[in-house]
Amino acid sequence: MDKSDGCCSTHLIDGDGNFNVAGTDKFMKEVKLAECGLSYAVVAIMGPQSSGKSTLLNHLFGTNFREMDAFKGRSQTTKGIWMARCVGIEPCTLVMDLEGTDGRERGEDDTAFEKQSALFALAVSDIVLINMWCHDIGREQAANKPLLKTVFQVMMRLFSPRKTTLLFVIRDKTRTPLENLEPVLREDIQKIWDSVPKPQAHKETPLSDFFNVEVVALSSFEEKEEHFKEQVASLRQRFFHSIAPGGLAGDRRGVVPASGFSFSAEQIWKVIKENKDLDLPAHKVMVATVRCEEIANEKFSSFIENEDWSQLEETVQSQPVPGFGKKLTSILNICLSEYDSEATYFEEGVRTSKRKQLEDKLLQLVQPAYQFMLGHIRSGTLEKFKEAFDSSLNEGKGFALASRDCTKYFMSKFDESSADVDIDQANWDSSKVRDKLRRDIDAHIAAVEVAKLSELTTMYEKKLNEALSGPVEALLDGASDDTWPAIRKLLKRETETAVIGFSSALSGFEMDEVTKDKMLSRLQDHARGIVEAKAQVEAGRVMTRMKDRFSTLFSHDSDSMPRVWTGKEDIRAITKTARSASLKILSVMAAIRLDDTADNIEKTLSLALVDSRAAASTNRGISVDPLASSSWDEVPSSKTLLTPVQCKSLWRQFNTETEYTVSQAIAAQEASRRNNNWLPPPWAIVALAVLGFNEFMTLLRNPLYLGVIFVAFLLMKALWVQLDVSGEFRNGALPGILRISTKFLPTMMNLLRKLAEEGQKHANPNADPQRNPPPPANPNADPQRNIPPPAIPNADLQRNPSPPAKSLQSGTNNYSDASSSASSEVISSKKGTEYSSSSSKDKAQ
Ligand SMILES: Nc1nc2c(ncn2[C@@H]2O[C@H](COP(=O)(O)OP(=O)(O)OP(=O)(O)O)[C@@H](O)[C@H]2O)c(=O)[nH]1
Repeated sequence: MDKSDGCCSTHLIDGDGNFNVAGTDKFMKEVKLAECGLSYAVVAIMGPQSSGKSTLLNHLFGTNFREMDAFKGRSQTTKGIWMARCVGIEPCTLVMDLEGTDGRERGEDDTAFEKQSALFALAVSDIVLINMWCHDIGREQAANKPLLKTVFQVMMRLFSPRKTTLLFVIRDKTRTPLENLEPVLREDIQKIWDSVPKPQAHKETPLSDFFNVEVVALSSFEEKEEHFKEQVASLRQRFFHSIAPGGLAGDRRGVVPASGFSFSAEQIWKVIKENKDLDLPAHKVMVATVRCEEIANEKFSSFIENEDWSQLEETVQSQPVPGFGKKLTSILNICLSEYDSEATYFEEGVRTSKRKQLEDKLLQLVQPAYQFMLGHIRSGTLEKFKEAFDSSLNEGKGFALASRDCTKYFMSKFDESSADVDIDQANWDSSKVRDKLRRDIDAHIAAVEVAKLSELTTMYEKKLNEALSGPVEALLDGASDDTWPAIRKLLKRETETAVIGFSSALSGFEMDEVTKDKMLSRLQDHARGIVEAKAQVEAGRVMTRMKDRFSTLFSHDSDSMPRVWTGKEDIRAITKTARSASLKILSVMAAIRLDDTADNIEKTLSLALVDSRAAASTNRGISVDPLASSSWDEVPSSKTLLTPVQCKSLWRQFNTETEYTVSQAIAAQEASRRNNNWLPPPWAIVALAVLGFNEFMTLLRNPLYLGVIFVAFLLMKALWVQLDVSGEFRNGALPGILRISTKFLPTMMNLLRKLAEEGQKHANPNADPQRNPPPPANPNADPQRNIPPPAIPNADLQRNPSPPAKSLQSGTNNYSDASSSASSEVISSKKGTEYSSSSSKDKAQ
């Protein structure tokens, strides 16, 4: 049943003892109690049924509790507990109208609700009004006695109860002055207190420790309404600022903050209903715990939905946010300060611990953003470091100095930036990210150092390559006694130059001496390696070089003029000289001699290959081949380019391949000799002169014979030249006869045809001598002009033995392929011969 007409009241607990949670929450919102903090008071009224409680409250606090209609008789109007806000009283004061005691409706034995509601009122209220009839004072069977007993008994069930003000309101006061009534009433109260069984801890506890007892008397509302109203108005004044020190309210130790009142009342009622003892301090902690947690959760949720935070979180995932630390600190501060202001009145321990929990949750939530931010700073710093480091190096700063300076500068930059990211609420550790950055920077420096050192090394190696390759090749090409000393000198000079340059370039790296020495020694080794590799390559071409040198020396005289084999030359001596010179190449190429140590390779080779007969004789017929070995004495295998066995084999091949040239020279020389001896012997000339005297005289007497003979000579000479008789017989008599016999007829025919053409031209009388000048005399008819010009050397092997030499030069580059060069030489030589003969034919024509 709704007893209140006013909007600001609620049925807190119904007659069946059910707590109206929804109605209470609604009421709390309507009266805006949550905003009151601790500045509110709760008043409750107890008393017998129909004792005018509602009437008093409505007049005292301006509430609208339903009152019983006086004309309908005394019956229960208030069931359960009602609550309303007092009108016009500051601070906010809530008043509870309790169901009347000793009501007929519940029966005499049903005092459970009475006790429960009394306990509830004592636990929740600051001031409890005990409504009682004046005439009950001093009476043994007074209606309020069981009520007071109940109040005192239940009070014992509260652990550490706060001191409550019991305001006894004496209704329908008589003419007896209050001064006289009050002592009697207090005596009654004391008696009841004394009679109440108490726990051991409170056996001696006086009533005043639990209650402030106040007494007020009011005239009858029904009989002296005006007086009643005046007295009520006066009483109302006592409720203003009731919570101030010295005010009507009792001590405020147990008060729960206004925002927790609803929950606190519900929990207290729940405990009371379960008939458990009510530990108010524990309850207060419990309420604080629940409420602070609610507030914390609420603040956490609102933080997640906070627009500033959402924007910050989203942005930081893709890019750094300037002023991140300050922004986040501010958003967190707002959230935490909201919590503080709402939870401020709750138990401090609980409040603080819940705040800590909220803070931890918030920090956990925002930590990834912090990590993102640190990540941006780390990667940004690393990139800037790389740029600055590169430009420092490009400016020519020493590597070690540049890396030191840049590292120091950018690590301090990181420290600055990470300090900006820090938030006030947390002492997050950025050292791991810092360490990672340091590792990345060190790795970059190491990588650049390796690259730069490799670049430098490559550069100096290339320089050495350029400085050594060509000259070494040239020196080896002119193999002589001075070759290796010259190479050693060159190597020393170029290596020293490179080492000095490399060493000064390395000084910027500030590396330890051992490493530096290692690098320099590697460069020196590289230089030696270049020479050794070059020597290896040149050793592979030793056969070509030997043959070149041989043919150069063999085919040219001391003035480098091509040799003409006239028959006077000592081919044996020339061959020996040329072979000795070639052997020199072999001995120079046989081993790498970069260390100035003497060896006897040349001696061994010369003994074994050139002076082999002399050696054999000195060994008294015992054939000991000094070249039957795979290594040289005093020369390590690593420095051996050509083993003795290889040298021997090469020499054999060389001899074979040059033999042809020598035999060609000998043949040419013999041919030359033969050509020079075409005159008959002197005795034959004398015999011819004696026997042919008559014929000679006949010719002198008849000059016509002389003309015939002259013409016959000319014809013979022309045939001689045309048929190249001397050339054809160069290769022997039989091949010469065969070739001349095949060429004879065509040559004759050609000769006769030309003569016929000449005859025709002379026979034509219309011919204009100016326009058709007589053809020049047939050059073939002039034996002087039919001599093949010496400018075509291939025409005559006597005059030019160079084609075979050329074929040797154009031989293979490797001694292993030398045999093929020999065959090509033969072909080339033959071609040269053919060319010269055809060339001389053309000339003759
Ligand atoms: N004698 C006397 N009667 C009063 C006084 N005040 C109110 N009444 C009458 O008492 C009756 C009950 O009044 P309520 O104010 O409804 O009493 P209550 O104590 O609230 O009643 P329940 O809520 O049912 O316990 C009404 O008829 C009132 O007119 C008073 O001061 N003296």
